Amino acid sequence: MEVKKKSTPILPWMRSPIDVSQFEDCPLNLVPCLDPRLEAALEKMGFSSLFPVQVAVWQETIGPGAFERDLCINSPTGSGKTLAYALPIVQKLSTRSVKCLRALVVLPTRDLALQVKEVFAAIAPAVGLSVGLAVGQSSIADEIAELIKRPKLEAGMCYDPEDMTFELQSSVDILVATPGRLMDHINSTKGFTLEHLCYLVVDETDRLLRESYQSWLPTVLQLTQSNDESLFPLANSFFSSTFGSLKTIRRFGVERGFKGKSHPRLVKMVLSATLTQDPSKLAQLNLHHPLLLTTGKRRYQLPEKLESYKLICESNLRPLYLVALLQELGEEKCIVFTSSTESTHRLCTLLNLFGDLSIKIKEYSGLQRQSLRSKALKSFREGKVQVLVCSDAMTRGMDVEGVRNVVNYDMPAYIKTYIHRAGRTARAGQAGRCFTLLHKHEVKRFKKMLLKADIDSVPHYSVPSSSIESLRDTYNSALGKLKETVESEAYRKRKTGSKFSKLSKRKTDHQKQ
Ligand SMILES: Nc1ncnc2c1ncn2[C@@H]1O[C@H](COP(=O)(O)OP(=O)(O)OP(=O)(O)O)[C@@H](O)[C@H]1O
Repeated sequence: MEVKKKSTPILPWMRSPIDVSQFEDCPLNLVPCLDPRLEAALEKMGFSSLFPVQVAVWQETIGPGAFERDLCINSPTGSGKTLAYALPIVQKLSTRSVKCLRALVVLPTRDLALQVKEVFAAIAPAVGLSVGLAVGQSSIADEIAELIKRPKLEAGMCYDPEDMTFELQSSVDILVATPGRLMDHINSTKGFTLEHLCYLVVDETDRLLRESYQSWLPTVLQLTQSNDESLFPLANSFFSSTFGSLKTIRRFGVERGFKGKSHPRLVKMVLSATLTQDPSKLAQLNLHHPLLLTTGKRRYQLPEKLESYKLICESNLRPLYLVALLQELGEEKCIVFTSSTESTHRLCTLLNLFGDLSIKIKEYSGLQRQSLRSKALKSFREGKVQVLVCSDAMTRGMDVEGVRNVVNYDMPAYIKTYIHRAGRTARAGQAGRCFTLLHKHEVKRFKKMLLKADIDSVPHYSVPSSSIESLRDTYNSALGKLKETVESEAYRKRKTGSKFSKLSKRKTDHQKQ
């Protein structure tokens, strides 16, 4: 028999982590040094204690030796990682009197950034701190107006934005951003500077490290390094050749030094439920004596109260099995994952053609305009929609209250995808179920994939064959309607496409004249 090799992390510091599962929930009034204003804000959010990962991170960040090392946090989906970093950062910044950008949190998507901003916004104002968002939700001009304080002018004076004698200041202490919009501000927003940055959080690290997004990470790291030539002799030449005219390099000695050194150290916190162990990927973060906090001995850990099932479908009848399953789940909020934006759209259209399912179903995918996507998410959060059919745009980080079920309509290709998808339910210690629909020939592959998370087997879930039979006629007529709908959508697309190309041709002709 083949002996399964346990993967041991190559990096030495990853081999002796702090085990978060050794910690317990801690009632707020027993959390050492917690600012009473923050305690009150947390109570207002309905929280009465800190979760284990939050206690473990608090211990490493507050009190003596605080933030001496950069932190890498690998803990299951829904375990409360957002507050684990938000709370210590806000508490640490609460004593600052001058407003400038001190903490930057980077997330891969706009909806995720919005969600995290809400968490900061619930606690930061209690200690006089403000939080900004840079995600491209509004126009860049509106965003700049939110982030940068214009100088107060005396009556009758006119402000010239080109006049550099005016000191532009940050309006926010903490910024939550997506990489693209962050780079826009770095490159072109006057007064936007990272020179005072103390904390950098890279949430959903493995996803952010996978995509370089205009080299946002090396840019941020470069801009937050001290420009002391003796410490970084090559920094300035590298900097000017790589980043051209950018001027926001960190000023020498602006803040109190770190452990006797005259330049401040930027503290980094990186987090994921599936943190990478790849040394070359982690090297990009330039971590300072990193400390790993992880839950239990397994590399991948699913939420404690998650139940996983497999549902074997007859080939070609997968939609029928899904409908029968959704009918069984009734009004419970459910997320259905497919393998692509196209199949998300097709499946959602098909489900809505099924006639009277008495469940409201909407689509959420990268194919949609952001406004439509956000609208669907809002309706789902509010419970006006019970089923959200999603592409993997929803897989990571999204936290929607009351999601009791996740369905993998298409089997995920990777264990990490399975973990993040399944993790949209069973959050914050709640119970939840994840169903994976499989054809017979996929069962072996599914089993092999789950073994990577040390899951030996998952039970079968079956829907009564009578339910499948009773849906056949409706299914056939829905399929017919789907064909018509797809054709008319394609026709509309072609029509708008040709209108658009005619318009742009006219425009170019006009420009030529
Ligand atoms: N101390 C707490 N008490 C009660 N609920 C909490 C507490 N901390 C966080 N939560 C809730 O737990 C849920 C999950 O938190 P969060 O989104 O931070 O998880 P996560 O670990 O970042 O998950 P993911 O890996 O999926 O991004 C949220 O709904 C949040 O409001």
